[in-house]
Amino acid sequence: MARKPLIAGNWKMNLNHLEAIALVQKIAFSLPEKYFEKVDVTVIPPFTDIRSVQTLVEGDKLLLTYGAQDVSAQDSGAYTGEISGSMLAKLGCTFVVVGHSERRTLHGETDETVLAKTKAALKNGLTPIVCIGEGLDIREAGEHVAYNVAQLRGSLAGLSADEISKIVVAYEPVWAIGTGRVASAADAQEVCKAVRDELVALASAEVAAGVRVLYGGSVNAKNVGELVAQPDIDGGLVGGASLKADEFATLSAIAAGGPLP
Ligand SMILES: O=C[C@H](O)COP(=O)(O)O
Repeated sequence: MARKPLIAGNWKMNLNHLEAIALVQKIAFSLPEKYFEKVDVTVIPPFTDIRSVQTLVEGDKLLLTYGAQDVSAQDSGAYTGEISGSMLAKLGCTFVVVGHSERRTLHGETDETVLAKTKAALKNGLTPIVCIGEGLDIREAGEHVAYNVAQLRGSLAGLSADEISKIVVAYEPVWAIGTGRVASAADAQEVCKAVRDELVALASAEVAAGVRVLYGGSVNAKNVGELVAQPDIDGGLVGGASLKADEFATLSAIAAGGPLP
């Protein structure tokens, strides 16, 4: 099954609402309609910028989508600081990142937390981008495939095949995030293939063939072409390079198969 590539720009804790508007405008200006037939492009701003991005995307009928960086596992109530799936859905979000390694490491999120957030996203019609990825010690010990498969299993435990068909998986080796040290295309492919094989076991071959598996970790316009050329890599979860309009537009165009904007 042909999978349309997805380029997701995770802005992390950067930009104010004016900068957000300027960035989205520049990306949209650089990527005319024809690109969106071949690649899905989404921006993932901080919560505080989502409304501004929504106004722009809806007002100008832009073809790019947007999402959020996290979601509460809870529906509503006394959860100070949390943002629910229904709140994000009402803001027009398409995607939500769950289990990013920065959430797992800095906020103690476990596979159980990630599973609960994945369910909350699905319940509200959002597409969760479920992140997994090993640290350098695991990679150097040669245990990265088993580690990622176990993290995937834990993060999707008990989901139905239909639910699994509605997720995106992002493989982000922690040692490659924000370091400029990208995984080789072959190393990234090895884990993304193992992810897809595990999706066959968790759901079915048909479902696994349709789920988009992204690579993340120092993706830029120079390396994205080789990464998305791998049979099991369907796009990128992009951090630093998503804050630069020209570079993000260029790498999205490369994922679309060109031409360069
Ligand atoms: O969510 C994005 C990833 O953490 C990758 O970040 P990066 O492209 O800055 O390495």
